[in-house]
Amino acid sequence: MIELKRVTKSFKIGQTYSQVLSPLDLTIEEGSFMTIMGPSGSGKSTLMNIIGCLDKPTTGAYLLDGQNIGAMSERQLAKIRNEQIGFVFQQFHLLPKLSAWKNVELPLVYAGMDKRERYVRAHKALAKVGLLDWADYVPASLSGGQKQRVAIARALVNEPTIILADEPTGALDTKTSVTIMELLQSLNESGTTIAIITHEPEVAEWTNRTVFVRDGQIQEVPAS
Ligand SMILES: Nc1ncnc2c1ncn2[C@@H]1O[C@H](COP(=O)(O)OP(=O)(O)OP(=O)(O)O)[C@@H](O)[C@H]1O
Repeated sequence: MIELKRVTKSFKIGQTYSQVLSPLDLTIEEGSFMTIMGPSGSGKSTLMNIIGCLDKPTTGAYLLDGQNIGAMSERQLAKIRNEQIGFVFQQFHLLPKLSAWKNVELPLVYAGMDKRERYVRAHKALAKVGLLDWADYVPASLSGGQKQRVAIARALVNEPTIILADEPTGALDTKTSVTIMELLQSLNESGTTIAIITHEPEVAEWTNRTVFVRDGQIQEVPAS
């Protein structure tokens, strides 16, 4: 479970501090399928970076499964990111010279797993996203939707408990977006907690909960 308590985030710009997140509280239950929306510059990515242990709150507490993230070293945070969290981005962030399966195995390389096991796991993750036949192709040979599937396989390969997706359908057409949302939904149904940042109300409709970030605060959107 994710628990943010009175979390703030400020950035130093020149001699002054700019507060992006006001004291905010947010709890995300295990197994959630949720959306984070809000105007550009409202602090969504800043919030996602904190949830994803890429950055720490300036003040307040972040508890991830009861662990106090704010008190952890960079090394401990890197381990949590590698083992517990899968990241998906709008522009896929695949390495262009590596085949699909070589992209997918990367988190396992960082985790120090042996080669044979990495091969098996990467192919298993590609099978989960329906891309086993494309394992040996480089990203340039794949469509946008296929690239995002590879990125999702990479996010899954370490069997994380949480997937954080920043505009996962932002670079895709409507039909392809639907297939990506179906995939994320099925991953959620098999137990993964999923939080998605999006500007698209159609994406939010897939999920069970939507929160708005506005002026650094969280506003819950009542379920319709
Ligand atoms: N590292 C940083 N240093 C200084 N200011 C920052 C930093 N990161 C974010 N900000 C500022 O924090 C504010 C919120 O940015 P953030 O990227 O979280 O917004 P967002 O809601 O994700 O926007 P968008 O939808 O455009 O991606 C912006 O004014 C941004 O300039």
